[in-house]
Amino acid sequence: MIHEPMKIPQATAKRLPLYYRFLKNLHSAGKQRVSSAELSDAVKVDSATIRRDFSYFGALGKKGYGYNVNYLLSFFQKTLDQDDLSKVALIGVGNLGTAFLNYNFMKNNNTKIAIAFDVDPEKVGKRIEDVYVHHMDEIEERLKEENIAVAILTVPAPVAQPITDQLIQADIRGILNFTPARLNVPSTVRIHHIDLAVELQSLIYFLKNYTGSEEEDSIEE
Ligand SMILES: NC(=O)c1ccc[n+]([C@@H]2O[C@H](COP(=O)([O-])OP(=O)(O)OC[C@H]3O[C@@H](n4cnc5c(N)ncnc54)[C@H](O)[C@@H]3O)[C@@H](O)[C@H]2O)c1
Repeated sequence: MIHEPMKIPQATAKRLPLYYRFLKNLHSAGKQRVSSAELSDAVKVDSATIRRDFSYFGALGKKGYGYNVNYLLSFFQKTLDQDDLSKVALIGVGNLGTAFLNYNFMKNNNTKIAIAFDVDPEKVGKRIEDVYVHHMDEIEERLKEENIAVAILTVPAPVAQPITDQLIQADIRGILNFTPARLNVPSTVRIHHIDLAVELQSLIYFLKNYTGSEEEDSIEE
């Protein structure tokens, strides 16, 4: 989670986890410094963008030296709240939801699906990868009890809006929406849509219309 007081552009904020993951790998490999060209090559973001991004958080690379890995890492740890485990709820334990439960987010960062919800009696009351599946009737009570503010939505599109309304009642602040539904939420709630069909279409569009190594993908705003 990004701390409120520091205002950095949204496109930069979205790239932070990407930088963070790569820097953690460098740190584990015992590297002390990294150049923007090396970073650029690894995360596939052009080096001018990297330099601009890093300037927002006061990391000014020195010519011929690059960036100090430890400094950047501790900055990212603080900024992304990586010291705290970010607990997330999963709504809809179907094909996609089950895949997310089986995927161990902890490998890359401290985000963890802590609780799941469904309405299917076959799924409610079961545990998948240690995560208990509760009935939707309990959602408001459970989310408040566990102090969970982020939800991943993997339910059929037609029920996405009513479930979103329930999530808002439960004081959710962020939703990662995998359904194709476009959701109405108050301005206090942030939604990130991940629509694989749209991403694929846009990739194909870029392949058809641009040549060479055009920068950017879904990470850029
Ligand atoms: N499967 C994929 O590869 C994929 C890819 C991209 C997007 N999506 C989207 O993700 C969503 C889920 O896809 P899926 O393939 O996992 O579907 P699915 O049918 O396998 O799973 C949906 C789950 O939601 C549960 N559900 C239904 N109504 C509910 C309600 N009111 N409250 C709580 N849970 C409820 C169902 O019981 C089921 O477990 C869909 O909107 C789909 O379009 C899926």
